[in-house]
Amino acid sequence: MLSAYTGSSVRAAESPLLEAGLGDELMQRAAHGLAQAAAGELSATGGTYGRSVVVLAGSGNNGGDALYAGARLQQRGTGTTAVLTSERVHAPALAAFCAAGGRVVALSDSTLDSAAARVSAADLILDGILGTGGVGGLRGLAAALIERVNARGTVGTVVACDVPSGVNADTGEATGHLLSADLTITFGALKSGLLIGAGARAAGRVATIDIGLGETLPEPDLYSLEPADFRHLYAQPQPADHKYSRGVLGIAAGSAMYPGAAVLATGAALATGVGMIRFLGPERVTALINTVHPEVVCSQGSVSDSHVQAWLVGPGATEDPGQRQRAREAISSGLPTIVDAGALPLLPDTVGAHVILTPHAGELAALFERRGDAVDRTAIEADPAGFARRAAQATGATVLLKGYTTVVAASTGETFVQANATPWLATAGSGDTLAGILGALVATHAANATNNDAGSLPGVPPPARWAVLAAAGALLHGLAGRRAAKRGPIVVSGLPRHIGRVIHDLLQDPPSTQPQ
Ligand SMILES: NC(=O)C1=CN([C@@H]2O[C@H](COP(=O)(O)OP(=O)(O)OC[C@H]3O[C@@H](n4cnc5c(N)ncnc54)[C@H](O)[C@@H]3O)[C@@H](O)[C@H]2O)[C@H](O)CC1
Ligand SMILES: [K+]
Repeated sequence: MLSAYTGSSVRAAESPLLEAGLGDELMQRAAHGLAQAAAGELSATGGTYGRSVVVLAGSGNNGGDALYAGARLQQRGTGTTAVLTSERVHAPALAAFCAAGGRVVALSDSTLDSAAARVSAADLILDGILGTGGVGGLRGLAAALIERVNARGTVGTVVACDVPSGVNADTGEATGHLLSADLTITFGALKSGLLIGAGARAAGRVATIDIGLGETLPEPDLYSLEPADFRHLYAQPQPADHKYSRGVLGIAAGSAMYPGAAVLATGAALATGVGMIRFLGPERVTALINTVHPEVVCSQGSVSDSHVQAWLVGPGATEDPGQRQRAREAISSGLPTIVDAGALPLLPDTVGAHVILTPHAGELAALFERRGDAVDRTAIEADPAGFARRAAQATGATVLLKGYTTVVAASTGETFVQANATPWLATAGSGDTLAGILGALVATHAANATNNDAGSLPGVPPPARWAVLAAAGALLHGLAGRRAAKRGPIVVSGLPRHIGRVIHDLLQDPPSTQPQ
């Protein structure tokens, strides 16, 4: 599991070290890590000697890191040019850069075009315009330079220093022009803004350099599950299990208008692994489910008459009074319940953390509006973690907000962000399969909660266990999508096949613990 911290908390953790006079030492460690990583990129594409490097240096310490790293690269034989984007610059770092033989260009209206051409043609670019001290997007000459560079394109590797300049290190928000990185080298601790939103899109690969902040860091701001975590969260069938002990999931999904959503959600739940599915819906939909998924037990009955350990309600279930009634009853049943799509408007004022909402940004905006809290959809997209937390806190539910990165917020504040998906998953029916995956994980967890530790992770407080499971669902969905997309555009009805294979792979022993 990855832990990420806001830029402000990393700055706060640095401050006692700065007060102890270790500022230069920290910067040298950062520059060393950055130069090593940059040299690694150059080595992978033909070596460091004679290669052209451009350092984009802003006015603060971020520019200082990049200039010191540029000096180290120059000493290793690169031809390095620093483009100073501000009149102010970290003076000792600039002096070290010049002493190492680096060339300097001060950005001005008259040098903009030639600087942009140089950046575009460089083998490697170190982006040190703004780091955690950046407020808002790039401005002035720096913004004009990046606009020109983006118009030309870059041939070389872009390595961002701490964060891609202009990305808010706390929220991942970014306005205006950004230079997207191939690699971001971040210092002291992983920044939240690199895992989420525009920051995640711009960061490329991310590596963290330890600069010795150690125990001065506070509790993480965000968590992100890694594939290796999945096996600790998945309730594997045990020898003594039978279909009821394995987990029974009730699904009330689909309607005469949208029967397909029910097929997709049910197929994904089956593929994720569950003891039994009891499916409730109108006749037209149950007949279809019976045909496509004969192992599912179908009825047109009620929630109170169905013995299950968890519910999934809502996919494709708009404008069907019977399905709405079932959704309401499931939400108030006290059982863990995934509330998706058509069931979201039926949410009472407050619920418990065992109720997991799965809105996309538009549905979350509508949820806020129904509660008299008008929020613009674009505001939610710009700060998904902030708004997922706000929704979880307001409703008491666990909130999984779908998007380029999927955010899961526990009502107690713990927040997970998963960027495992592929844009190929942005296709109709994809959300229904995510809901099915979540339903199966939650049902098997509920059935097994007393005899294994599924749903808990070291370092994550127990109240967040529903959020952990939901994040595991997002991870699985994203990986299945990636696997499916290897063969071209995703056909969602074929996704369950990939879900099963991804689970198989994720449950294998890690190589280090396999017998020789
Ligand atoms: N503090 C340390 O010991 C270490 C810091 N490291 C690196 O330092 C940066 C943070 O440095 P800081 O000087 O605080 O901030 P920035 O470099 O991000 O720049 C602030 C600078 O820029 C001006 N500014 C703010 N917003 C804008 C804007 N939108 N457009 C233009 N200019 C802007 C502002 O006036 C300031 O002057 C951190 O990210 C690390 O890279 C190292 O980790 C070593 C230890
Ligand atoms: K930067």
